[in-house]
Amino acid sequence: MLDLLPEKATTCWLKHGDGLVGWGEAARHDTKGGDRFADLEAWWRDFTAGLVVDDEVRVPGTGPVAFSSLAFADEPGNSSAVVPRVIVGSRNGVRWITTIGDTGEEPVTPVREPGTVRYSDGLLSAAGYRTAVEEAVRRMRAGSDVRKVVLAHDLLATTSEPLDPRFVLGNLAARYPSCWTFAVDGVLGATPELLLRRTGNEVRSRVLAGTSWPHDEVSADDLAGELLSSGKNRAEHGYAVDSLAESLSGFCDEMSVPDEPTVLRLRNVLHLASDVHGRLAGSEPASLLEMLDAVHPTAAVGGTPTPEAVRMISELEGMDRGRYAGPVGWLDGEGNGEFGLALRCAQVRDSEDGPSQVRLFAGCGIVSDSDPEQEVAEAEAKLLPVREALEGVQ
Ligand SMILES: C=C(O[C@@H]1C=C(C(=O)O)C=C[C@H]1O)C(=O)O
Repeated sequence: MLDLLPEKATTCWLKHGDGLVGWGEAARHDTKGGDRFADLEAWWRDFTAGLVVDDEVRVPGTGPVAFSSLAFADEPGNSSAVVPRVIVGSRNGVRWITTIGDTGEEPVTPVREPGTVRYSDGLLSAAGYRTAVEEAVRRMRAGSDVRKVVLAHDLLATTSEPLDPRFVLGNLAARYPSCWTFAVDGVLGATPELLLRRTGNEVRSRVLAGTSWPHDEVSADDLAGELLSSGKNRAEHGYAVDSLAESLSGFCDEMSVPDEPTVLRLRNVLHLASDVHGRLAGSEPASLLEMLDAVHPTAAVGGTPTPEAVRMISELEGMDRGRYAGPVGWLDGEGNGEFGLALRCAQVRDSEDGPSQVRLFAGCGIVSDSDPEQEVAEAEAKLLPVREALEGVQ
């Protein structure tokens, strides 16, 4: 789909070919800090209240849509929402185009390749990451209150030619069709983890935690079996599900949380997965941004207990995560929307011509019996989707 759209079609949310692609900027809002969710909410209400909307399709994602990417942390980090001038949507065989104001014409140009890709250490190298994991394990074994902490590191990629995001997005969508391929305000990736989807008064989440990856020619079935019976991975998963379910339950009058996780198989990794479903309570249920504010960060990207884990992350990583591991997605004027966690992703530094610089991130949940070497290998496996998409691996 992307290669049939203009070069400026760099805003998207796609899974199995369905979703939204946008370009141009009819409006944007930048914010930061602990009130970023509430601030975006107030701006979006205000913005949509002033619009005259002619919507003939009326399904989630028609009418005005804001794409948003929020910082992981309260401090530092910038968050933003962008309303494209043109949005092409597709949902269960229904297709539509939404335009806001004067749209102009964007020529469709062929997708450009990024040339050769060179890698260098980011702010936290793989060796530094290993040290951070060792320290987290040491503290947990010495009786820290933190029972799980998600630590990450970054990697810099430099492309010899200016990066055409459609190249990376097209590759990610083709190779990871069961993930949500996203691009919002320079952050792009393919995430397997749905933080929250709101459709009317239904809310859903796909919680992931507990990971294995192909190695030593072990079959995919054996890897899945090992993952399901691994006490360490089940514990990591349990913390993530509990944190989401606890913070979401206050908004729901009905909720279903599976007793047992299933295994989500991707080409680079396998994850323990739990699909949580809830029905929102009351005649005027909470907004999606309000719920996101309450659930973020779950123990899939933060840890348990949350405040202590978040403090440990900033101490041991010592880098700004930016929007990595923050919520990313879209919302419409009726309150529907989908937000994933910005994982398997990269932040692109814009360049008109010449090399582009891209910052990739990956992290892992650490518990007291984590093996630092294994966690480094797991993070490398999680970096593969974006690396291979930059390199054009088919
Ligand atoms: C933190 C990441 O992934 C998260 C951590 C996981 C784990 O530790 O097993 C699994 C899926 C995600 O919830 C990442 O991809 O960077």
